[in-house]
Amino acid sequence: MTDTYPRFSWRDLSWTAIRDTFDERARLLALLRFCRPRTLAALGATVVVPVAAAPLTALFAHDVVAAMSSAGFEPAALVWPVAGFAAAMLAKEAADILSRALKASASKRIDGVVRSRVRRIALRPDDISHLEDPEFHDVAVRAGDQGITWRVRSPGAASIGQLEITARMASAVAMAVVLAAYFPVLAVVLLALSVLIRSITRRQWTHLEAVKDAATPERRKVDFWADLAAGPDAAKEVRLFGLAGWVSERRLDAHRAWEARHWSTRRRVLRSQKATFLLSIVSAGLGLLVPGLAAWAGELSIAGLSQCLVAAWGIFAISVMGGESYDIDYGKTAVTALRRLEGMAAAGTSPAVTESASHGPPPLVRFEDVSFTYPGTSRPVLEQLNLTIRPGERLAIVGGSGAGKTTLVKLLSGLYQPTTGRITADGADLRSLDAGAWRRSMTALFQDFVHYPLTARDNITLAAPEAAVPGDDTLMELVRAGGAQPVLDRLESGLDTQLWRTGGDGRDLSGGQWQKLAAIRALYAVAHGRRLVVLDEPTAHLDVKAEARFHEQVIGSVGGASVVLISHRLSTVRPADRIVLLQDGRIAEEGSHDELMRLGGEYARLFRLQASRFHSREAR
Ligand SMILES: Nc1ncnc2c1ncn2[C@@H]1O[C@H](COP(=O)(O)OP(=O)(O)OP(=O)(O)O)[C@@H](O)[C@H]1O
Repeated sequence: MTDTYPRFSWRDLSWTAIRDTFDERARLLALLRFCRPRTLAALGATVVVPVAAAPLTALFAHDVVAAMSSAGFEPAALVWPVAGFAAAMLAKEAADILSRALKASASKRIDGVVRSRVRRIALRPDDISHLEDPEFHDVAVRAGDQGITWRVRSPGAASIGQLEITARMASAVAMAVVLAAYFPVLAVVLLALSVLIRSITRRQWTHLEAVKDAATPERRKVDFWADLAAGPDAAKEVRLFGLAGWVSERRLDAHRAWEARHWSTRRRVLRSQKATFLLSIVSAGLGLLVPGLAAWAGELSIAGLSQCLVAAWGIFAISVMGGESYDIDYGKTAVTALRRLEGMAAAGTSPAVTESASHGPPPLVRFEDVSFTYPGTSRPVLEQLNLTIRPGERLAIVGGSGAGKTTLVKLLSGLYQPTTGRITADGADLRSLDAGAWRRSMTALFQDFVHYPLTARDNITLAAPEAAVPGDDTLMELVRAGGAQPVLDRLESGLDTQLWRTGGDGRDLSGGQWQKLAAIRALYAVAHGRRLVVLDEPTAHLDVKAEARFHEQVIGSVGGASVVLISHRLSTVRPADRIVLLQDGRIAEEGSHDELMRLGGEYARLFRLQASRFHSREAR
């Protein structure tokens, strides 16, 4: 990105440049189709009235002066011209006032439609790799941008701004027609100069916006530090470690870094106003001098002079860069981003669905030579992994931090696709299965599961959104089976208690209570046909005894479903049918607890280590 703003170039007047600008502007206007027809019709009327009123004011100005300067001046002769002039002015003002509310409503409507498109695009792909792609993130943020500056920077504002500038341009052309009745060449020259001044000014300030856009990564750092300072997530650590001042300084530093280039470009633009200043003087001078000298020479009546001056002023008004220009230049970035986003989404659509997942017994799942590298990284997390999950099996996956356990589960859930190799369910490649049907055949309890700000009932039943919500008795049976009765007993309104984290009338649960509730969510999913249950560190917030009970109750309640259990605590996985030890993305050891202990390898070493720590804690 260059630090100097792009100067005017004759290439800007090339056919291609003009056509591109027209295309871009037409796309902005086309967004108006998202408005309700009634709003659009009223908006159209409030735009047309001022355009028609502008030349009328020039014509009535002529008639007023003509009546006053006629030889046998009669005050009555002023009535119609003055009434016409006043009516034109009044209609224009009334339309302006009315249009403000209509424009605000139309703009909000367009923004709503665009934002819901962005959301749909973000949710459309079956996997989630695009959400971790910084480019996708930046484009999505820009497409739904609501403004970080003094103006709203949104597609709706851009579209309305384009409507305003189109109306202003039409009004300037109408004024040029009025002036052309006396001075056709002057009318064309004034119109051309005014458009040129406007386009130079626009270009200078547009570049400022491009500078700001290029600094989006810096902006993200500002947001990060601001969230850290004011948000609840880091509140405990920031206070405990006494980091408040330090965090504020980091935020300020990030803000200065983000603003630095923007401010230097802004100063440069302000120092470079000579050309537009000169052109404005020439333009205003011509508009005054040409009709003035003609009147001086007796070639133009005083009424004609009035008409020409009003018309010239009307043309000149287009050279002033109003607020709508910022709306267009800021908001069109959002529209361009939306188009890019749609392009990226189209390029990344899933392959055609050819098969449906079976809803019968648990599937036989195989990882066949699966390797996986996260997008944007170079180090493979899983390498040439071969693993079978047998129907109805309790399979435990253990391994150190970063071994790839959660990644394996994400691949199993279809949230990412293997980089090489394949995963099959009953012989069918997961890629060829209907992702929705596959997910309806499995459920997962992740370590970072979402605490939905909903009722306890909703937090359980959203695991099977396709099913009708059962009565309280059925739900409470599941709650008891999963060992969450004590959690529900403490809630004033039982299943109907609102679980808001920061809301006014709800209450929050402890980490362990949330985990118990989430376990019921998994049982509810199993009760609605899920045949493969993934439990990714589900007991991290529970003590050892509660953890043992959790497994007894939850895993004991899933019936014939297959279970994949991830845990750091090896005592937890001991009863599993098979235990797989992951190391550096590969299976290092595999077997039942007894087999692995007999093997005397890494699993046995870790198990003894954890057991000895537990016993020494118990002895204290
Ligand atoms: N979204 C991501 N983008 C890039 N790398 C990632 C991403 N998620 C995880 N990783 C990396 O992949 C590796 C495996 O992570 P994973 O979460 O699968 O490990 P894990 O075995 O579940 O660890 P833990 O027991 O600590 O939860 C780690 O090195 C991690 O940094």
